[in-house]
Amino acid sequence: MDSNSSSPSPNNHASTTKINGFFHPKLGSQPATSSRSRLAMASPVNSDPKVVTGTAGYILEDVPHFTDYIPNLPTYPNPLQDNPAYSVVKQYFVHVDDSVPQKVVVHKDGARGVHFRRAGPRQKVYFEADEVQAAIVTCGGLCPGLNTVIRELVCGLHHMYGVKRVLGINGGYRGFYARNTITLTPKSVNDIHKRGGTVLGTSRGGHDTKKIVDSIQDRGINQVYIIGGDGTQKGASAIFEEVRRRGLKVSVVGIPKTIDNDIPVIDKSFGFDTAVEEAQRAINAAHVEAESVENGIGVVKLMGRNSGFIAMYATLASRDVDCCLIPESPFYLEGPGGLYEYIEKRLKENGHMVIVIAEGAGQELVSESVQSMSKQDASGNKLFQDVGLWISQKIRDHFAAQKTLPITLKYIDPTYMIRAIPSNASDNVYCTLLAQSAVHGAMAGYTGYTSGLVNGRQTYIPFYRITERQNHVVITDRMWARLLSSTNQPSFLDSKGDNEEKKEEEAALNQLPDGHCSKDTSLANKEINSIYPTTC
Ligand SMILES: Nc1ncnc2c1ncn2[C@@H]1O[C@H](COP(=O)(O)OP(=O)(O)OP(=O)(O)O)[C@@H](O)[C@H]1O
Ligand SMILES: O=P(O)(O)OC[C@H]1O[C@](O)(CO)[C@@H](O)[C@@H]1O
Ligand SMILES: [Mg+2]
Repeated sequence: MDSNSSSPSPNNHASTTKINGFFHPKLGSQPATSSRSRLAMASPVNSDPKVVTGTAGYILEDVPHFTDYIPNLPTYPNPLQDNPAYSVVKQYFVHVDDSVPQKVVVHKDGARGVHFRRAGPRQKVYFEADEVQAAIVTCGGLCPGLNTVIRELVCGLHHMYGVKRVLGINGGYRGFYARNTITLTPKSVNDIHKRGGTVLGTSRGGHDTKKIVDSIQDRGINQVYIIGGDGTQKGASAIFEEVRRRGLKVSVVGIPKTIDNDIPVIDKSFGFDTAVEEAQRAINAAHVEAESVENGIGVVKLMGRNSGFIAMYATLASRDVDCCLIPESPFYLEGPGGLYEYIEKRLKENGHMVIVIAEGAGQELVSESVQSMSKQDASGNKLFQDVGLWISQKIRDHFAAQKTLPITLKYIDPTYMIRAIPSNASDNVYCTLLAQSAVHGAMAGYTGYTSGLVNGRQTYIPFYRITERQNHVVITDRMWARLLSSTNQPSFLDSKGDNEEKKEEEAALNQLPDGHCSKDTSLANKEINSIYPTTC
């Protein structure tokens, strides 16, 4: 159909829209400056957000496309149109104007608000199968589902688009320039989704944008799939900026990975459900131990550096938890409304109790009593003290000193066991959709985006929306209220309810119209995101 013909930008919109950003293609190609420049085709353009507005307050926060900075690129018919599995699907190709609203709860007269480009296959693609050299890298901590995403990227590229050349980058970002690559084929990845971890290996630190992009050019890579958390997505964004600065026809695609669920905008991250499910086993063990002795206390530490989602959802799912402590909700031990008082009350009422604590909770208390290490990991993330051990010891010491209530406390730390398992069935399906969407976008010439689920739909989200902040549990939101009402724990706001963060969140919430979901991420409300539409 369009083979080898020059195509218009796929981002043309109805005449009611206007482009506000400065993302206009610059015509005229740039002369090659070195052997590396064989992929270089155009002048760099600046990287302002690409925002399209329409009627009734419609805003599209669009993602970059090759045609923004490389003119006269040939396009090709999407090979999926001849694929017997897909050709029967009505409307299989996504319409150029399809977008997904960020906010699904609206007022009848309200503005249509922010939208993201809908993910999926396009009628035209910007790569021929033989031309593609794809690369996949995993960075940051482990998370259930990493191998499933790798598998589905390889299989999606191969089976949907006939792409045969896929490289695995070994050991995270530094693997681009310091390690050997791994050849990935549908056969070699066939069974990997049944295993935890990542077959590619991972690492923290080692992000050197220039060396990475040099390596991308040297290896002739033109699609890079980068799987990782908030730090990784920042790294992906830096790679994309450099790729664009050099004018390369290279798709840079992020796939959000975080067991902590701390990546904003998306409904939830893959592996999260698996983690919550696996956490039940630890909570159950803690409960069995606690109820088997007089005044038994089970303490379970779960992951969550700055965001307590795993702890919150594991608590809500279990119903055996009497107290859930997360980083977003400061707590205190002594005095009225404090933790010791609540423990005593629960033990007197019920004879046993279970406490779930996220690893990032109460760090300010820990560093008050233990000399702070204030060390960082290779990526610059602060290393925490073991709050689970600390709180267990504090509770033991308190009740030993009191002498009136002899307790037996068991501390369980299942954190790495939870992170290292393979993903469950629903996460496997989620990983498959994320990976396939990522591939469709790259083949269609989109770049500089994260593939993510928004309100149950696959979308392409510009990097800046993913990296601008972290997703946190909002303790003034309904979900945390549900948790408080299910555990009956104190809110810990009584005597120390003056914390600034809470005030800011409340102020932001007050700006929302009644009945609006706090998933709104407009600038004013950007800190009041929660993860499921059902939280509203
Ligand atoms: N601001 C940044 N710019 C460029 N690269 C970064 C940035 N922050 C982190 N990185 C790189 O991204 C990779 C992963 O970062 P990090 O260790 O913070 O994990 P993460 O992706 O946030 O995942 P996790 O959820 O496990 O913490 C590292 O190689 C790190 O060097
Ligand atoms: O010990 P590591 O591998 O650096 O990772 C620990 C951190 O990684 C995370 O699991 C996020 O990936 C955090 O919850 C945790 O603090
Ligand atoms: Mg991180």
